[in-house]
Parts: sequence; structure tokens; C-alpha cells
Amino acid sequence: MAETIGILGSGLIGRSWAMLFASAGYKVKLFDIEPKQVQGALKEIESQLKELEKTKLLRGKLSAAQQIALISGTSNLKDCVTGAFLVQECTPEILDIKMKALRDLDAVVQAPTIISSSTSTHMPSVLSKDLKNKERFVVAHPVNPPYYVRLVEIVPAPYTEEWVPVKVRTLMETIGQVPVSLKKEIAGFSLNRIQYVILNEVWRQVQEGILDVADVDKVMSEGLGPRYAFLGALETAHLNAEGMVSYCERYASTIYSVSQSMGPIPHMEGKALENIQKQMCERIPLEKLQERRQWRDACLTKLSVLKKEVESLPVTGLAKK
Ligand SMILES: NC(=O)C1=CN([C@@H]2O[C@H](COP(=O)(O)OP(=O)(O)OC[C@H]3O[C@@H](n4cnc5c(N)ncnc54)[C@H](O)[C@@H]3O)[C@@H](O)[C@H]2O)C=CC1
Ligand SMILES: O=C(O)[C@@H](O)C(=O)[C@H](O)[C@@H](O)CO
Repeated sequence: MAETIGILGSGLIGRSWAMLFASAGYKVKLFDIEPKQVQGALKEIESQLKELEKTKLLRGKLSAAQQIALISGTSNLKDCVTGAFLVQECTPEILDIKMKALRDLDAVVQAPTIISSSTSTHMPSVLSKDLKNKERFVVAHPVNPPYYVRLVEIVPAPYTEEWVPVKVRTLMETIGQVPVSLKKEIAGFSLNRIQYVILNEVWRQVQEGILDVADVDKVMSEGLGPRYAFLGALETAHLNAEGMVSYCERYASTIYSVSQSMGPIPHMEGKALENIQKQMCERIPLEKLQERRQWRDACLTKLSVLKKEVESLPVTGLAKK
């Protein structure tokens, strides 16, 4: 009998999680306060899974029809959680909406069901401190679009029972995602702290007239991005010199002085925002966003195929285990 997972919130991320869990054979029950969101989710998921099967990019061993049959919707929150070993919360990143949704969920969830939040930045202890099920609360933060970008950040609150993040990590590995387990909570977790430092700096470079939007994005897509598609920042540095000590002997003082020169964090508003929006829309008009997302997903699909090829290459250069 397939294990069941509940999904609270059937928007972009709830739909992605539903597809990922079903790809590994879990039964999925979608709930939303807007019933039309559930209906829309079921329709969109069916069409996406069929398309993925046609293009041989469907994840897991089950057919699209088998995966679709595992996913159902409900307009009743208790029905969504009944029999589920985990509920993945995917409500908007607006704190009071999310907290209300979690309180409603907390009222119907029974032990040992895990409450797992998709939140991008809110600390698990902020979200769960008043919940009766707080010891089984954890963050499992995906990256958009989760079907093509596999990282999931698992973040416990100080009082989360130890078995919970362990079980969620195993679940993420089972569905083919790549989990990282934060040892303690911190605002923004890891990915968004790094992403926001990058966003702040590219914003500053456009705001100060150093690069235009097209070129500053190329710095990522043609510069740092290709390396970071296969190597982390530390390994990149380790390989760029004769190891980290050698790298720091060469560059640490420069890194420090350049970083010191960066000045205060720019505010993403006002004339600077208008300027960036204008330049972005000259390249990607708002009415073309969905088409561009489809292009993005096609590129990520090709990258995932390439990463599989890379992962099949003999691994060399690592210390003997
Ligand atoms: N969009 C993204 O790129 C990413 C988003 N996330 C996180 O995932 C979460 C969901 O984001 P999205 O899917 O983009 O939002 P969304 O706005 O697409 O979907 C949210 C859904 O929650 C529903 N909802 C609102 N209140 C509810 C309640 N009390 N009970 C049940 N459903 C309720 C809404 O009707 C809507 O269907 C957020 O915390 C977000 O930060 C995480 C990674 C990436
Ligand atoms: O960037 C992502 O995909 C995720 O890390 C997110 O959580 C959201 O997009 C976030 O960055 C919005 O600030």
C-alpha cells in the first residue's frame, strides 16, 4: 500500500511537490483554501506529466498514467492529512497567512505525522513555536523549479526531534532530490543567503552604471554559472590554486578589501527598480514570462541530462574514502 503525503497549498510549489512525490510512488492529496486551485493543479499536473512522458523526461519508474492516478484533490483539510506520514506546507510566503495555515493544520494533524514547510526564508522556530506538533515540524525548502533543480534545504527548529530531519532527508533522496541538512536554523537558510548576496551585488552594478542588465546576467550565465553547475564555490577555489591555503595566500586580502569596498546593501526600490524593470522588460516583456519560463525549463532539462552524463563519468581526484 503506497504511503500518503498531504500537500497544503496547490500553487506553483505544491504542484511541483505533488509531481515529485508521485514520481516515487507516493499517494498525494492536494488541498487548498481555493478549491479552484486544486482543480487547476490536477489539470496542470496531468498535462505536465503526459508531456514529460512524451519527451522522455518523466521522473521515476512509473508511467504518467500511474503517477497521475496517485494524485488526488480534496476540499477538506482533515481529509488531506488523514493517513499522511508527512504534510508539505506550500502556502504563500506571507507570514500571517502561513502562520494561520499552519495553525489550522496543527489542529487536525496527529502524531507521528511530520509537518514540513516549503518556506523560502522564515525560520522554523518562528513558524512552529506555538504549534502543539512543533517537535515534528521542519523546513524542506525547494528551489524553483523543483522538478528540474534538485536541491532541498532541510532546516530543523532547536526543538525538532532528531528523527524528523533524518526521515525527511531520506524522503528527499527517495524522490530523487538532493537534500542538504542545516545543523541549525538561520534566516534565509543557505541558498537564499547566497542568492541574495549575489542579487545585491548585481543590483549595485546596474544601479551604479557599471554593467547593463544583459551583461551583468551574462557574468552569471557565461561566467560563474557553468562552473557552479558542477562545482561548489569552495571546490572552484580549491582547484583554482594549489588548494585552499594557496588560494587564500593569493587572494584572501583582495577578497577582503574588495568586499569591504562594496558598501551598504542597496535598497531594491525607486528609480533603480524602475531602471532595472525597464531594461529587463526590453529583453523579456511581462507578457512573455511564461514562454520564457518554458524555455528556462527546457534548458534545465538539457542540463539535467548533461549532469547525468557528467555523473556517469569516472570520479577522479577525490581522497580515498
Ligand atoms: N515560487 C518559488 O520560486 C518558490 C517558492 N517557495 C515557497 O513555497 C511556498 C509556496 O509558494 P508558491 O507555490 O510560489 O505560492 P503560490 O501563491 O503559487 O501558491 C500558494 C497557494 O496556497 C494557497 N493557500 C493560501 N492560504 C492557504 C491556506 N490557509 N491553506 C491552504 N492553501 C492556502 C493559495 O490559494 C495558493 O494556491 C512559499 O512559502 C514560497 O516561499 C520555495 C521555493 C521557490
Ligand atoms: O530562488 C528560489 O527558487 C528559491 O530559493 C526561493 O525560495 C524563492 O524564489 C526566493 O528566492 C524568493 O526570494
